[in-house]
Amino acid sequence: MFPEQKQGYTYEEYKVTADWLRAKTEHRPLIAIICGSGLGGLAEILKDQKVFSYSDIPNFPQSTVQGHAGQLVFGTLNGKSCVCMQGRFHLYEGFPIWQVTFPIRVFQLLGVQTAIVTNAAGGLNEDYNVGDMMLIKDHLNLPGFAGNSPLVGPNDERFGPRFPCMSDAYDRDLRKLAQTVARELGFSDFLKEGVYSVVGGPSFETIAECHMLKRLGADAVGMSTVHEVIVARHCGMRVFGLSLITNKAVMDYDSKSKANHEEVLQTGRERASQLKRMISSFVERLERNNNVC
Ligand SMILES: O=P(O)(O)O[C@H]1O[C@H](CO)[C@@H](O)[C@H]1O
Ligand SMILES: Nc1nc2[nH]cnc2c(=O)[nH]1
Repeated sequence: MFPEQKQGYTYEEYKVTADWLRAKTEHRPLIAIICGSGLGGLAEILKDQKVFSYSDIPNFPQSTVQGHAGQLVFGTLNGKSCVCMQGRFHLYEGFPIWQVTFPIRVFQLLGVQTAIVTNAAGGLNEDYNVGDMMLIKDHLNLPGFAGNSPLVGPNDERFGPRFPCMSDAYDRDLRKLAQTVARELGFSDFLKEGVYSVVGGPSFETIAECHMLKRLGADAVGMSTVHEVIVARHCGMRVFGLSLITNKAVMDYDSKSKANHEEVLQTGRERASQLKRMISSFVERLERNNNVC
């Protein structure tokens, strides 16, 4: 007989982690920021920081990818209490999908109401340039089509309904706010809005796959975000998604370009200060709206 395999976390396990964090910090975050590859510097915008290494937090998975530090940073941003994940988890690291999304439900138990989810992504839309920021207006969940959804398995109604709606996953008001903020900062020239497609990775896409994704309606492609967003929406959080276009997807058989993680990290470094200004001003302008921060 095989030993019984763990299929997910229990409500009590999420609670153990949330209670542990609550006991170790006075911060009571209403906003969570998830940093994409090479975008961990975003945490630097938080004041009065309390930092936890993932390895010290009960039940927390460990980051394994370069550009994902593996720290949970609590702090305030313009007086608003936030928690920032410097490092997320991806399917290709070998985590089951319920582990990839573990922190989101912990944040919900901590009282988080708004999730700001960032990522590095390859641009499929030919109008996109390296360094563009893309407001995510919708997603294509390729692993989900194959049955790999974080909500597979028994549904815990304490978090949300069996069949959550996803047609409004990326909050329209938050996207409008981001457009206003970008205009004020003079960022409109490199601000786009589009559809993010998640794939399993870790190999980057073939040329044929890039064409397929583009035909399906994707403007950018990556290996994250969507699983977190589904869990965040399931448990009632408002979601704002932002992709940094770190590289252009290779669409042409004559091209000599090759996608690589170093270019992804380098673009993150080059756009770090604009991203910090964008997220900082965005959070500053977030209004309490129906009690949602
Ligand atoms: O989505 P994030 O975590 O930003 O990272 C993106 O960058 C990595 C590839 O360079 C992949 O992990 C892809 O998903
Ligand atoms: N799948 C995928 N993920 C990325 N992350 C950053 N760039 C890319 C890309 O081109 N493809």
